[in-house]
Amino acid sequence: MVKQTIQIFARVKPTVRKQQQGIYSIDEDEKLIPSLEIILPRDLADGFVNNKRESYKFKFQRIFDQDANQETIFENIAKPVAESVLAGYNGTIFAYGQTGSGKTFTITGGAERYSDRGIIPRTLSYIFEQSQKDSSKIYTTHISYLEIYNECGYDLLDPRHEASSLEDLPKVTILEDPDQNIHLKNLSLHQATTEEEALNLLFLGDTNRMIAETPMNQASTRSHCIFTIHLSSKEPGSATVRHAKLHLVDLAGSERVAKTGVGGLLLTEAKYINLSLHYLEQVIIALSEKHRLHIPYRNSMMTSVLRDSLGGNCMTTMIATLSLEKRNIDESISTCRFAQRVALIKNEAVLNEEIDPRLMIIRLQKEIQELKDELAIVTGEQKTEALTEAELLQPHKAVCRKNPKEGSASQEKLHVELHLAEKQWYKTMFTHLKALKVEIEHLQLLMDKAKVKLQKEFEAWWAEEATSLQVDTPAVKSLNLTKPFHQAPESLHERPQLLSNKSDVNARKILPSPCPIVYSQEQNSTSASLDDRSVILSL
Ligand SMILES: Nc1ncnc2c1ncn2[C@@H]1O[C@H](COP(=O)(O)OP(=O)(O)OP(=O)(O)O)[C@@H](O)[C@H]1O
Repeated sequence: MVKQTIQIFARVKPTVRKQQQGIYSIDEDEKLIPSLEIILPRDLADGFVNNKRESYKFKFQRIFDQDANQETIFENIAKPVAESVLAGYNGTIFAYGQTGSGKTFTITGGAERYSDRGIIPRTLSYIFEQSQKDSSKIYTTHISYLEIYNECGYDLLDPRHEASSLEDLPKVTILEDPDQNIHLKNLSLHQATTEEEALNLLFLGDTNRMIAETPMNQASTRSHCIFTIHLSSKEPGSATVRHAKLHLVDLAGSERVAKTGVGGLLLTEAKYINLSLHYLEQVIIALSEKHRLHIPYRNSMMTSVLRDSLGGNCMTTMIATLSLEKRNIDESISTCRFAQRVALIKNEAVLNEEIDPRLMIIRLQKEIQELKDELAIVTGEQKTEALTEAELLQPHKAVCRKNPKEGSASQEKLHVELHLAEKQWYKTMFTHLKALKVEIEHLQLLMDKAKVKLQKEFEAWWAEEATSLQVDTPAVKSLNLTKPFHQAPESLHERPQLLSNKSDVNARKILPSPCPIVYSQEQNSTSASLDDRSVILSL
């Protein structure tokens, strides 16, 4: 388990006008904890001497000034998170700041130059590169892309739609199971086997993103977007699978409604954005207060989805994006204050390991077969009938959690859905196991044929040896060798039989295999072990 507070970083967007300098300063040397000081411009209307505060100081893990490029941001912020995701821990990186402060530029990137690629494409590149390098594990990557707009979730990767408006996309709803785990209904998961496939998914999602123009920003995103990389890894042959999720979150602008100067539909949007960010703030405040029992995650969709990232099983990082211009001072201070609160939240990240039930069934089935074989040796009876469905599902049931007895209406609905999904899963598993069993039987048949061939070879060798050797021991008698070996047996049935009944071949009798001859110089004899009966041949 890794206990860690949420890491906070600040990124200052390059200013258009050079005269904006002098509004802030960065102190990198302050006992190794960098701080950002925002200096309030003097208002002469307040008089030359007044009690107004002149500056605010905020501490961050690291502050990236205007000249920090995308590569530096990735290397210092995203790469460590991607590394822990590859190791099996959940991770979240979210950008928070006012409209136009560079959230989308930081998370997704700019479209103009290749070097402007943001955290998402760079992280995808890194994850695919590392997983290909690591031959000790098998990695599987899935992508989902969720947009939350006016408290409704939309699947940005729905393959059936070419969205002309957001309403064309399937609505994503939240389901909560009895263990308070969040399930997102209708959010599609897409496997990406290469970096290119993953980037195509990002491109499809971005194309579907809602873009609305406001007076504040010509291409302002009015919604929250969560791009999630689901990474599973397992060692070959192992039934233990590690699942890790990496949420890369581009939140909507955090500015106050009054400042946006919009009305009508955009005002409604702004209120929703403010409301969900207000709920996010409430969750952050509740988490940063000690001994708070109730955390109001359920108040908004965004806090429900990010539940694990905030005060849960996740390594979380926040990037406060700042547009430090004179007109944005208040918003920048408010973003920094928010970050200071976020920095107090402690998360406990654990390795998300589970036993893959499918591999478990295969393993148990193999074990059952081995046990049956052993039993056949002891009892002489071979259990050949196919495993029953109940037998096949028994191991799976053992690894599945029990359902609770009762629940509310929504829980019942969830149970019905989970039950149907489980039924479908059983069906698929059963078909798969049946196919597997046919393959096992085929292999066993081949093995039996090989044994018969071996038996024949042994008999031929034995007949050859018998013609040149004199054998007269009780052991030989017990083999029913009543005729001298120099006389060839009249029929095959009179030869020593290793197969008790050849028709049993298809019933997969376990046959004793012939042992090699061991020559003993001291005893001047050759001893051959045949089954558990040994034959001493005098020379
Ligand atoms: N560090 C940066 N370097 C260069 N250009 C930047 C940087 N940050 C932002 N920009 C530019 O500023 C503009 C606004 O940035 P961006 O769209 O990322 O803001 P935002 O915070 O995501 O806004 P919104 O809340 O509306 O989504 C874009 O044209 C972007 O290219």
